[in-house]
Amino acid sequence: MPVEEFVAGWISAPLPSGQTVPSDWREGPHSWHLLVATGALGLALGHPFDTVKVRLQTQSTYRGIVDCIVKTYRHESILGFFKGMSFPLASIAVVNSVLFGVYSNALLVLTATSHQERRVQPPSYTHVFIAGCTGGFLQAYCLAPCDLIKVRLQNQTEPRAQPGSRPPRYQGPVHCAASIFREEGPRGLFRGAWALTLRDTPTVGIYFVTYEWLCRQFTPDGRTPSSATVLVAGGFAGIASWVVATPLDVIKSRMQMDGLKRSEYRGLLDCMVTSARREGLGVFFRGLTINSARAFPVNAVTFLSYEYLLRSWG
Ligand SMILES: CN(C)C(=N)NCCC[C@H](N)C(=O)O
Repeated sequence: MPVEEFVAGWISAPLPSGQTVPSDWREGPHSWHLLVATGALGLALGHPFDTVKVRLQTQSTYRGIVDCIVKTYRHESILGFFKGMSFPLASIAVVNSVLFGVYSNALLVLTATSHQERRVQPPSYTHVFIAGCTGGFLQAYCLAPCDLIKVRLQNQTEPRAQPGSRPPRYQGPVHCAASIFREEGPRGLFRGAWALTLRDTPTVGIYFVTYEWLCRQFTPDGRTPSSATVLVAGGFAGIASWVVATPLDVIKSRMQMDGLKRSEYRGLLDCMVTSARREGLGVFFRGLTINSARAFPVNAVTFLSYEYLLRSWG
């Protein structure tokens, strides 16, 4: 089982938009440090968009993106946008590693071709979709506990602890994990995992099919896609997959917040029906715009660094 795909996924955690990868694909080993080091920075640049998205999906106090940004900045300063970032920062490399590693190795099982061979023997879109769904399903369980803690911390709208002010419920990611474990049991750490798995399994299939289809549209047969093609294909793959994922993303976030007080929903289906009945079908596309703005650069450079690393290893 080729492990380079897992390592490439690990390192290719989002780079900051505008990060230029060295023109020569075969830079020396120092480029690894560059990619790993900027991976965290990339996630940090995308996190404020994610925080606004999560708040729009789970809190009805905001009238829209601008209102959420203004209220968050006024009440919590710029730091409010970075709440809940530490666990995703620590886990994104593992999650991406599972995602890209399982995807590539599932394709190897389905088509008996390596990453390099697939440029001259492109796999069918059916095989790409199946391999993507496999990666999406397996990475969801790595993602679930960290995503739950992220969403719980992002939804704490109290300003930084000041003398005399009521402290927020969770003092940080570790305290949040311990509180959930104590108050909701070990299974509490997987609250919303079903919705997350249903969200990610088909949409990661769409993610990779979109990427492959766009790369093939703009690359002559048998050639490897240019950096520009990889960036554009990766960016639109991110947008296309998140457009389809958003309805279940809203339900996932609401299910994750549901354990805080008395449980409002009797399950995933009840959450969908109750949300639609109270707020209309538009509720299922809350956060789509800002998430698409985030998804393009994050996934453009994720694919660029992934392809770059695999080519570096020839
Ligand atoms: C629509 N979904 C769930 C996906 N496309 N998942 C694959 C990777 C997403 C990427 N880490 C991001 O944060 O956009």
